[in-house]
Formats: sequence, C-alpha cells, structure tokens
Amino acid sequence: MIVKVCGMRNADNIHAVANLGVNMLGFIFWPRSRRYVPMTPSGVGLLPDRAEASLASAAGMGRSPRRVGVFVDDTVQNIVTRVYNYHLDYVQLHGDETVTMIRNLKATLIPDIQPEIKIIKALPVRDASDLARCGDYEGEVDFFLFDTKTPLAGGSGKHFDWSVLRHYEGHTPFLLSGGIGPGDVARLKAFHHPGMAGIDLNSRFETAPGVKDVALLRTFLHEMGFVPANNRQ
Ligand SMILES: O=C(O)c1ccccc1N[C@@H]1O[C@H](COP(=O)(O)O)[C@@H](O)[C@H]1O
Repeated sequence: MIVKVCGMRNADNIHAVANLGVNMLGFIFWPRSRRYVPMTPSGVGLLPDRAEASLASAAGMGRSPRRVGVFVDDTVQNIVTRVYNYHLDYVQLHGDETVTMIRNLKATLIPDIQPEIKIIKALPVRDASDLARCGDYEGEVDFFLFDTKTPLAGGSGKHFDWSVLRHYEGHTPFLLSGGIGPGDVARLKAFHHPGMAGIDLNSRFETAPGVKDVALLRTFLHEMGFVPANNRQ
C-alpha cells in the first residue's frame, strides 16, 4: 500500500516523516493553502536548503520518498518550473484541470529532462455521480486521488462516504483521501477495492498547518501494518 503524506514544508519534519519510510511526500504549491510552500525570491530551490539536505540524508538511509507537487488550476508554465526546480516525481492536479491541459503539461514535460513524471488527478467525491468524470481521464493519468467534495480546494479534514467507490470500475488505480485520521485504522482495514493503491494523509495528522505529528503517524502506520518500502514504485 502506498502511503502519501501531504502538506510538508518544515525541514526537520520532512526528515522525520521521510524516515518513517512513507512512499510519497506532498508539497502544496497553491498560494491560498495554509500549507503553501512559497517560491524563493530567485525562484529556485522550492524546498529550503535544509529540507533538500533532509531528503538527501533520508535517501542515504534508504528512505527516499517520491516528491509530489500539488497544484490547483495552475498554469503549465508554473507547474513545469516547479517540477524542474524541486525535482518533483509526481504532479497532483487538485482543481478543474481538463484532459487537454494535462496533455499540454505532458507534452511540455516529457520531451524535456523529466521523462518519468507521473500525474495524479484529484477528483472531489460526494456521490456516485461524481465518479462519472473518471472516464475522461482514463489512460491520461497514472492515479486518481478521491477527495471529499467541499467548498475548499483540498485539506478539508472531512471524510466522504467511501462506499460510493463501489461504483468506480475504472482501470486507473486510486489513492483514498479526505480527512483520513488516526481513528480510521479499523475502517481502512475493512475497506477493500481492487483499484485502491494507497492512502493520503494530511490535516488530521498535524500539530500545525504543514507540520506533521511524527509520533501519531508512526503509531498509525504501525497499527495499519505498514511495511516501509524501498520507496520506489
Ligand atoms: O491541504 C491543503 O491545504 C490543500 C489545498 C489545496 C489542494 C489540496 C490540498 N490538500 C490535499 O487535500 C487532500 C485531503 O486532505 P485532508 O486529509 O482532508 O486534510 C489531500 O490529498 C491533500 O493532498
């Protein structure tokens, strides 16, 4: 099972969470988020130097989570800039991005120096009708991320009714998201879907916006029976 921890921006915290052996770390590039990672004045080195060093040292210990940049209806140019500057492995599109936009993004990225970049398309879910959009993105993205439909773009801390996902019969694997917290272990273990590739953890594991509670995450992962991987998937 893939475990993604999203909304990271503090160097020591990045190091500690990377060392839990999670598969992906998410960095939010949407300026209206409380977890926003601002660009430096030079526009280079999205992650502060110490965070870069933290990730490098974690990698040296065999813990090398993939880097996910989270964007909400951003321009292709802004996304491409951040992919290059922050060495992103995945782009998570958390707005109303169309298939045409995604094709443009890939056409810009793939022929260049980032051929391995993968796309996660977030879709807000309240009921089965929200899954109808999945068909448009089949074959265009690597993962879906099903998040709770709320007036917020993301990070609501709220669950949706996971049973709705029985109506999802697509071939694209998905990450389950939306308010997953420490009290969800039993529900997660009881939830099965052939397309479910992993989970996304965010606001329910925070001591402050953008700062994760490492002890809480460690306990949750232990209770889930999570086995730290080589973090290459
Ligand atoms: O966390 C944010 O601030 C955020 C802002 C804009 C887009 C996405 C955001 N986070 C993503 O939201 C989901 C669910 O988070 P939560 O568990 O409900 O707090 C998660 O995938 C984050 O990547």
